[in-house]
Amino acid sequence: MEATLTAPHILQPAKTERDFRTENLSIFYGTYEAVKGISLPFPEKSVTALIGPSGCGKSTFLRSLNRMNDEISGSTSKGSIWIDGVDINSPSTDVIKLRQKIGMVWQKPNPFYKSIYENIAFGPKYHGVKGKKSLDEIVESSLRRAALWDEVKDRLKDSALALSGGQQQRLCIARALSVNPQILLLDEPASALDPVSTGKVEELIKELKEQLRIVIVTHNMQQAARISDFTAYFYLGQVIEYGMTEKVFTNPENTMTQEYIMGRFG
Ligand SMILES: Nc1ncnc2c1ncn2[C@@H]1O[C@H](COP(=O)(O)OP(=O)(O)OP(=O)(O)O)[C@@H](O)[C@H]1O
Repeated sequence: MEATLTAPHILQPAKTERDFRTENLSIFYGTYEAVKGISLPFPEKSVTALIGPSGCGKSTFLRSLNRMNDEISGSTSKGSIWIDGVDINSPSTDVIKLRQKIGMVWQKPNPFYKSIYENIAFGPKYHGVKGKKSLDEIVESSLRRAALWDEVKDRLKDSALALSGGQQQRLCIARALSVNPQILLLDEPASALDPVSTGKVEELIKELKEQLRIVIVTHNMQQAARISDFTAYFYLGQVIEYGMTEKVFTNPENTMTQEYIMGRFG
């Protein structure tokens, strides 16, 4: 498709101690630049949706926010990711602690081959929580926050793999919540789920944003419009439009954003 790219919208939000934002972030696979100098803010108590056609760098960008992309051989990055006044993209960052602060849930539910209880208790135990009472409390509160407690409270010792796909995904969200993150990164968390489970995950996201920041990659435009406060439209590794979701969806500035949202390409 013939397309004229406008200059990427480089945002320079006010810098505060509580900031979570990227600044001129580029990610490479070898010499290929998959993400090109993106500066995006992620405001508190909000959901930011990353949308755009396949291969435009959404997942790469998302994974870089808690340095998961570092695990891919040949991947390197340039630029900064600021959180609480610290650039977590620096080599000295303790990535284990970082991933406690910034949790991630993947497209396909990936519970451990363990009981429901152990799936949730694993992270807190790893980070030093001891004692059955403390762990019981964390398991219950995490499952409650993920709106799964009532469905599983009588079968905590059962294998997590016995749960339905939608329940497994909420379990994975509960697992991420168990270490009390400030930010949740969600990579198409409902794309493998039926409509009822999708609705539950969306409700959950709306509730969770009162407590933390959420960044979500989604191909589902209705979903992005329903649950997000801000939307970034990615194209060929750049953000070509960013703004309040309502504005991006009803009155986008870039014709490419409009065409994509209306399903005319991508
Ligand atoms: N592990 C990898 N090694 C090399 N190139 C990669 C790797 N992962 C992604 N890429 C390339 O980086 C670019 C961005 O991919 P990415 O998966 O981030 O896009 P995306 O927008 O999330 O796509 P989709 O919507 O299809 O999931 C693509 O050209 C892809 O081929």
